[in-house]
Amino acid sequence: MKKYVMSIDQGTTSTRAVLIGRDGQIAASNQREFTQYFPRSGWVEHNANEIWSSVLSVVAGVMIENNVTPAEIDSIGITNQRETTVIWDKNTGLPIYNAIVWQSRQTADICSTLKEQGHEPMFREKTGLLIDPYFSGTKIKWILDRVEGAREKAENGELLFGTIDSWIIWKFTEGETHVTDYTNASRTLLYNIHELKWDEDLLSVLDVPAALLPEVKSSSEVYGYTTKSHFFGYNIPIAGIAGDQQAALFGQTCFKEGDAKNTYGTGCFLLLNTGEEPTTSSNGLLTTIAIGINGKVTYALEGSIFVAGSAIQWLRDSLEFFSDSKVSEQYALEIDSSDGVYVVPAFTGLGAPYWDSEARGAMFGLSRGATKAHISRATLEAVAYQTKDVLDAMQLDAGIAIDRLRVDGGASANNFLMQFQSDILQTNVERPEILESTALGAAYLAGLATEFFESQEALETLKKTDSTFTPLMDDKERQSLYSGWQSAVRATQMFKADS
Ligand SMILES: Nc1ncnc2c1ncn2[C@@H]1O[C@H](COP(=O)(O)OP(=O)(O)O)[C@@H](O)[C@H]1O
Ligand SMILES: O=P(O)(O)OC[C@H](O)CO
Repeated sequence: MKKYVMSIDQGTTSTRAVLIGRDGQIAASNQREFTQYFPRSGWVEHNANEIWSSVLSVVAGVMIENNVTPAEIDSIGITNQRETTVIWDKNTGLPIYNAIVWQSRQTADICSTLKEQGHEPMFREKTGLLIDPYFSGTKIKWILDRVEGAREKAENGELLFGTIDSWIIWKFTEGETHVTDYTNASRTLLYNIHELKWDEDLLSVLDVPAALLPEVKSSSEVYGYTTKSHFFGYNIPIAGIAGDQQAALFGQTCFKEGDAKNTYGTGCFLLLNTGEEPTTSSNGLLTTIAIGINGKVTYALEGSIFVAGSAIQWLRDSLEFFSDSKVSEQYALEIDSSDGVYVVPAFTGLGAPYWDSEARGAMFGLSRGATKAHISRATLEAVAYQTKDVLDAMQLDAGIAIDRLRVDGGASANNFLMQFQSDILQTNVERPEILESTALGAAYLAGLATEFFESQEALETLKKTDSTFTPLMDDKERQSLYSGWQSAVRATQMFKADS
């Protein structure tokens, strides 16, 4: 009777419900984009209620359009854009402010003050992160400081904080369950990744009352059940949670120390499994929790690139170069090189390894002959260069050579980008048949908890590599192109946003 696990992948630009069968293949999916709000330069917000309606819409859509009944669904795995912060009223169920998105820079001032006060080493040591508007902690403070009456309500235990996983589960269980998992907690700037607990020192510096926080659970267990009103009369177990990048690492079956993957979505996130001991970065990377299952936590090193596929969306929607992101590949292939044009898409600052929240995007090397093709190609190349910046840092930190890179995510469908990536890294790039590793990972996590899937090891046989891209570019050309990129980044960093 139970034929599928349903993955709900709540990403930055869209929400997907994906049905995955016992063979580990995608049986059906449904996707919906939702509104992005840009209230000021560098700010990005979502409407948390719109996110919730998008979840209900894709859940209904995938079942109705494919004649699947709730009785056929074994369990639900939730995976989500990480760090994005929602605070809602426990009694009314209403968010007290828009969801502040991970990319948003509105807490840059709070971060500068914390750094000036000398708090960064403590945050680094306890959380594996650094002080940057990217993470949830300063976003919580910002909302509590600015929304009238919020701090008092928070102190009285009337408000709840959650990353998107917590918000969706709270809604599905109609207020019964307020939880998150290790992977999401490790992105809040409030969670001690060594002692596995919310950290009182960090809460105190950021002025966050503990009453707001969800209970932190493993990534694979039954947390609660959907209520009948939200699931066509059925109580389905919600049995897996992971931040989308960690879910992709799991979905790519990067179970062993030294396994790495890069996901090309809105941003790019390169994660390297570093095993049971956390590795500290000296090169601008983050230490984070890769997964927590059966009482065992695995760590990862992460390089977070804020803008990747969203730069292609910018070409599509703001510059109106094409109406489908796919066409960027045709433009790139129309020419043999970008002729010295570089695009540095620092729209919301630069993430790893630069961590420059004041930088903004720039274009260099334009001549009168520059066309849409040059700008499109240079934008795709920028995604590959940013990945090289991160991979170089990772190899230095981990002291190992990464000799193959597994890729996934929407923009990894772009063959030009994948070939250029392989050329610039001089490394094989392996792309699986299913690019939605995130959805796959969350489904595996839920299905392992309910024994729908047999074992973690058995999952490896369900996964197939579709294409491998091998380096073709000569070394001199590679070095010269990359050194142009490094100059472009240096020049970009000299121009600061007026915050
Ligand atoms: N063929 C393509 N070439 C380049 N970029 C693409 C292509 N297809 C999708 N994208 C980009 O990938 C992103 C969507 O990927 P997805 O994995 O769904 O992202 P997210 O989970 O962050 O919403 C969009 O930013 C889109 O512009
Ligand atoms: O939703 P995505 O795929 O853009 O991923 C966003 C990341 O989780 C942000 O840390």
